[in-house]
Amino acid sequence: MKTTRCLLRNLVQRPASALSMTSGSHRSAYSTMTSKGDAASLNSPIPILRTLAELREWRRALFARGATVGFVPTMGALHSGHLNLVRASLAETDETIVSVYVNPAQFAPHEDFGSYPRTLPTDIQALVSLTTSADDASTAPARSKLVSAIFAPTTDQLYPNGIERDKSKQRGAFVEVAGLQDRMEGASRPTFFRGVATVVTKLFNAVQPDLAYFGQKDIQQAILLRRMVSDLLFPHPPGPSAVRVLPTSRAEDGLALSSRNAYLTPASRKHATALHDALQRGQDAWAGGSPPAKVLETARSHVAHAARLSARENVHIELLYISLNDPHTLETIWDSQDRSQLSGAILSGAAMISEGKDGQKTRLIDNLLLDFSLE
Ligand SMILES: Nc1ncnc2c1ncn2[C@@H]1O[C@H](COP(=O)(O)OP(=O)(O)OP(=O)(O)O)[C@@H](O)[C@H]1O
Ligand SMILES: CC(C)(CO)[C@@H](O)C(=O)[O-]
Ligand code: BAL
Repeated sequence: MKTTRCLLRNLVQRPASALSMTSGSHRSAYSTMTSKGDAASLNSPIPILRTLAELREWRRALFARGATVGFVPTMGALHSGHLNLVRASLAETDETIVSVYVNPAQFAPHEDFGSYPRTLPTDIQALVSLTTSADDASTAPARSKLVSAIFAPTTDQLYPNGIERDKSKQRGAFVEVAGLQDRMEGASRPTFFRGVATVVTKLFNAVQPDLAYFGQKDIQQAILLRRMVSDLLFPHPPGPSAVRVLPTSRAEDGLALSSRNAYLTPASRKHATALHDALQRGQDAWAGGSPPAKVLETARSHVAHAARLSARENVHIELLYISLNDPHTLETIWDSQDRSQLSGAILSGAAMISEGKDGQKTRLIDNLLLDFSLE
């Protein structure tokens, strides 16, 4: 009952065309805002916006009310790392919108765009379950505790003139963040950050959030997007500090939560902590005063050691990189650099892991902050 009141309060603040039919519980409510009957078939109490027109109508009503909007961009297959970002937005803003969109432009033609997990029905349930007990009358929060909308556009909405995944065939307007996009993840995924910066620009232009939420797990993405917002004078979110970056959520054994972990077999999952373990060893070396060369060597040699052990169980680990970078500029910190000249560092890495040489490969990424914190 309480959750129903919360839902109703949330819905009646929307424009008339967005009003939803509701009945006794979250699960039986649905929204007429959803295109083409999707909401009914998805049984979603949270409006699902499929088109830019729907999103803009939703946003206009919130501007009129002076409500603040928090935005959590995702590619779906939600896990508790994503949900932490959503919780932060619910706590900090009046209305929270989550996007679920697997962006073709950030996948190179050989990458896993086709097999990327797409789980919208369970994503909706995860977002609903975040909100259940928030509407206690005695402590009724001024802010909505229900996610206000999910933006799950089709590709024609975000790329009205089409999109090629092969960069050489792409035409039209794209966003690049020079100097920050070509190292670390960018060195092993050369088209990735252009795709990310471009789609996040579109999403920011469409949603016009007051605050946006990203995860430290993808630290280069977060730092690059802060720089993009600053350089391109984005009004929404209004400056780099409005791009919030939350700590990496981990499994008990330290593995960073990631949608792609769904690809791991039980055997490869057992060995998937190799990267995080290696970064921790590098962090320990740093804390002990080691120079960059030793920090890097410590982390790299741990991955090599873990790969030898996992190979005995037919699990293959291929290290893509271990890197030390300046936390502000992302400039590479070289082996011989003098630590006293550094204002902290990011120790990051990526590896591919698979069971059997021809088994499905899972990309693992992770990072740790050395003498530096993201505010
Ligand atoms: N473990 C995590 N902790 C904190 N934030 C996370 C975590 N995993 C993802 N995020 C953040 O959630 C947002 C959406 O990420 P995305 O949907 O790509 O999920 P993902 O788990 O990173 O998937 P992928 O397997 O593609 O890397 C990003 O800002 C990302 O940094
Ligand atoms: C920011 C993002 C949603 C853009 O597609 C994606 O790169 C992600 O989920 O980290
Ligand atoms: N979270 C990063 C999205 C990607 O790897 O495509």
